[in-house]
Amino acid sequence: MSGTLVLVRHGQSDWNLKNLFTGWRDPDLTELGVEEAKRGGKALADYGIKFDIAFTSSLVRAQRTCQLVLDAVGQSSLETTRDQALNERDYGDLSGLNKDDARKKWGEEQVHIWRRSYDVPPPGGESLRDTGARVWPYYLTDILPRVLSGEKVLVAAHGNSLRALVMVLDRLTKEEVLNLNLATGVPMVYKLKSDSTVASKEVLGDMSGAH
Ligand SMILES: O=C(O)[C@@H](CO)OP(=O)(O)O
Repeated sequence: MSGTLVLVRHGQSDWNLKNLFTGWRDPDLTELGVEEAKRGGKALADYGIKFDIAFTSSLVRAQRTCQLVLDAVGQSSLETTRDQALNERDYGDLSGLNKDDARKKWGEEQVHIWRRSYDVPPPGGESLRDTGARVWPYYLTDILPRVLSGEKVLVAAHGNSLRALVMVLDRLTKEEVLNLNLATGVPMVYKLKSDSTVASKEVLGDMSGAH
């Protein structure tokens, strides 16, 4: 058995609430988002984990979530690395548009393909594969070695940067990843084997409402 990797998607952001495509734009958490991050942190505190290092993106909604989780587990000053490799997928020309308006303009099916497919990028933006092309190398060089050395590692990031990681960890196909949605503030606790495959996965909360 090797170390532990905990993935948590940031709590609800102001633009999640307003139903806007966000990507690399940088809105803060809503009050509910703060509550969700605290709840995720409480679940991890109850689980009894103490982290060795935390990783987050260059965007404030993930950074605040990371800090709220660390506060909840009593590790407010833990070493935290921020890197834009963990940022949300770049939504390109869709950034700032309302998701329902986009469905009216381009159709439900097309918008779902842009949001959840593996390799179809939104106009001017990144597909999940493009997002993975920066998330996966960063995971291999900066995150995985820490886990394999037996450490407990927190990653607080975004819906699609984490979908790219979960796709690899859970060995999902391009078709299966279409239906993968991650809930805000719900920690996923992976224990990895020394060959870097998954020994166990526990979800500390309810993923069923994710969309
Ligand atoms: O707008 C975004 O950046 C993301 C995450 O909130 O949206 P979606 O769930 O549509 O990929």
